[in-house]
Amino acid sequence: MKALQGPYDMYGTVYGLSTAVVHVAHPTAALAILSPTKHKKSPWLEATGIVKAPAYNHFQNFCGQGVFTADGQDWKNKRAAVIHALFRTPEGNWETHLEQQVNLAAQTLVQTLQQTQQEPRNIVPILQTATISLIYRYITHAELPKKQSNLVSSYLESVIRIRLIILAQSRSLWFLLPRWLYRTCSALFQQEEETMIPIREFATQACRDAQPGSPLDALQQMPTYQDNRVVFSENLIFEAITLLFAGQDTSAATLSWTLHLLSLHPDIQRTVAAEVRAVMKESKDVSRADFSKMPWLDAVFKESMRLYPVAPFIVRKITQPTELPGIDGRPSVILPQGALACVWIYGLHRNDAFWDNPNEFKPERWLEKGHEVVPGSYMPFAHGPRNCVGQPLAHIILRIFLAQLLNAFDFQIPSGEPAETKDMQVGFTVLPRGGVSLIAHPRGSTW
Ligand code: HEM
Repeated sequence: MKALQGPYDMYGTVYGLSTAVVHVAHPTAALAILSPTKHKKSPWLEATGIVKAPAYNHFQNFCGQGVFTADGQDWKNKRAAVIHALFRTPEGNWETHLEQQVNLAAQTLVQTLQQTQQEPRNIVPILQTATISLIYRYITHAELPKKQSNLVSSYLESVIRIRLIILAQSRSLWFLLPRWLYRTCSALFQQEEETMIPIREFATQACRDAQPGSPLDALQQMPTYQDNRVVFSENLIFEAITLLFAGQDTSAATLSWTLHLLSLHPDIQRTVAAEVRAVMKESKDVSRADFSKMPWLDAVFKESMRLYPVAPFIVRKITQPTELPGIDGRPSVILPQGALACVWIYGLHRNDAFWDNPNEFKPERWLEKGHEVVPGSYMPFAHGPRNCVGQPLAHIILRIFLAQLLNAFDFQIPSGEPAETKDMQVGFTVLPRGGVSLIAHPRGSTW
């Protein structure tokens, strides 16, 4: 790894036989890579910021050529299809529909926690179950298959494992060799295949359950997701896998980190809880209109996603030489065509040139008068044309879940557990290592 010339904290390496990889954690460089500029040579060539191949090829056994991994015109069609499917409901407003679903899921979660109050519980799997039941219902308009509870638990266990296997593959020698060799000779591929069985079964069940008018049913009506030879096309199953994973894992991870941080900072937890409880005095449901009355809740999420963005880095291909302007009297830098650019969201969020005390949990920084975020220094949902399509969903899901939890409970670290920040278990998304053990005390109880 060698530091590249120039003012952008960049590192370059040679990966594979010939592909250069640059690593960046500077906002100017990140924006230049992620914001597309028309290709100078031909309008038919993709702009930088859009192309993921070959960096995401190791996801293909997991989510095939779904919207997350596809490129080119195929990706454009799928992204448009997914946005159309997720953000329309036959009944009208998708936001109101989602709001109701999240309140329901969060109230069920509160009941689950009430059954084991005062006992330490690992909150991570509990949140994973709650969020999968929500996402499943949102994309199918059907309940999780209750009679097949092991289908759900095997799915959750498998997605936790697949995150690690895919990352291990991308860091191994197999990543540099042709895929057919990995598929035929690697024990890791065997593990990947076994782990994929419950994931494929679960996604197929979601396709079976999808009710008329649901997002998954809307996708199934589109030619891209049809195949005359089978009931559910491979494309549809891969898209179901993509949406179930992208919606569930990210929400559960963000909520887990947030509760972990709030339990480490009881004073901040008390402030947010007081704010939430004052707003929820009038109603047991939280609405979008309530969000503007809960600035602390908003600040807590922003800060939690700054410290623990669930996707700590993303990769794009540099499709044309991309010039970064010189700054502070230092020369400009040209990112070479064909290189892969690894944008370290984690590094951007903790770069002390743009954040005071970057490693500290300080939600109040978002509330300070005159607080400004340097463009490109904060991007938990990525940036540019391949940013997160689910961001508007996540905005509602996270806020309602946390508000319902803080309205019902005070969260405490069990005695004997170290009151310190958890390490990260890094798969291609990031979870607190070893889980998060907490006691959920009913609000107002003495402890
Ligand atoms: C806390 C919640 C979430 C976070 C932090 C998050 C973050 C991200 C990030 C960083 C990316 C870019 C990944 C990359 O380029 O490698 C992404 C992409 C994506 N996200 Fe999310 N996400 C969240 C929730 C959701 C939800 C609820 C859905 C939908 C159900 C969703 C669907 C997607 C999809 C389909 C993509 C791929 C978009 C494309 O390539 O065009 N995400 N997300």
